[in-house]
Amino acid sequence: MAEIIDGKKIAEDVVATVAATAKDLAAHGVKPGLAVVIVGEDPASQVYVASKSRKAKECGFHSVQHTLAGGTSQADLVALIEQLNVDPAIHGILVQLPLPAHIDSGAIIQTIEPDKDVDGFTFVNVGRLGTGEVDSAFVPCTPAGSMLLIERVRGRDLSGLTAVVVGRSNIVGKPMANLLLAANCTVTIAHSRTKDLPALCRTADILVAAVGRPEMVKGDWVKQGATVIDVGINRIPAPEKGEGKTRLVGDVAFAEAAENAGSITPVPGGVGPMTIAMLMANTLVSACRAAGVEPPRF
Ligand SMILES: Nc1nc2c(c(=O)[nH]1)N[C@@H](CN(C=O)c1ccc(C(=O)N[C@@H](CCC(=O)O)C(=O)O)cc1)CN2
Repeated sequence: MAEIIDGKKIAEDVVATVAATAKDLAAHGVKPGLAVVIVGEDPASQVYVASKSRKAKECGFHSVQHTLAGGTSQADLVALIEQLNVDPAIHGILVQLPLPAHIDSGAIIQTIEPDKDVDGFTFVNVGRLGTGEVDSAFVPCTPAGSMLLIERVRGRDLSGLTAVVVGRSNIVGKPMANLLLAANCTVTIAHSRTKDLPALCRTADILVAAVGRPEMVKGDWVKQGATVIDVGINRIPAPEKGEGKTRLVGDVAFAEAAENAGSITPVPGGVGPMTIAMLMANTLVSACRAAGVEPPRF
């Protein structure tokens, strides 16, 4: 039976380090500042944003939340970001995704000052990561957190190991593949057009599932002893819990996969909590850079 990788606990460790370093930064006259921007009333986004603002306060940050109406114009959103870009009290800016359909998300993201882009989505940070400048990049929080979980079970150097990342999104799949490559893994990105996906997955020492399809990765897709990182967060009907009830599942059929895996992340309690912890870590790093202080290594 696989080792269950406790993302909740590891996230708490990260947050504790962030909070302790934030306290030390006060001696340099710097308080890390995080601005979280949400547009509209998507219920899941509201939960995530509230959780980010709460965690930032727990870390001792200056935490600001901008809640904008769903009908906010692109120009007004750009104006807010430009204001935050030059606000010296703000070290990290995050625009919660998805944005309403009338807003051009790509353009909004590129408005963020790269040195405050704690989501790691701007071209500058994508480019830094893509060219192996991992230490100077802000790395997107979900892959950064997933990588930390992998390091806890496999160490920092993944030389000789084979990884398959299922999913090619800009937010998870591509940066995840770059991080694994930077750790010397041999990496394949698989997607909807990949032929014989089960066979490819069976070659992976490290298997990352980030497709957004409930329990798509089956137990017999998992190589004996592999590390399985499940990035999926899917809410599915759970009639066994009562009418209209739902439950969360990942992109991996957990019970089956755990029979073959050496280690595996659960959903909930795996990658999800790491996403918010790494946002705190990135904001702290940004504040350390502003203060000329060496940030901790997570
Ligand atoms: N600007 C961004 N937008 C979005 C990001 C992001 O990294 N930056 N990621 C996702 C959502 N997300 C954070 O924003 C996020 C998703 C899930 C969790 C989490 O802790 N999940 C829990 C389960 C929560 C539940 O019960 O629903 C878990 O997996 O244990 C945190 C953050 C999209 N948008």
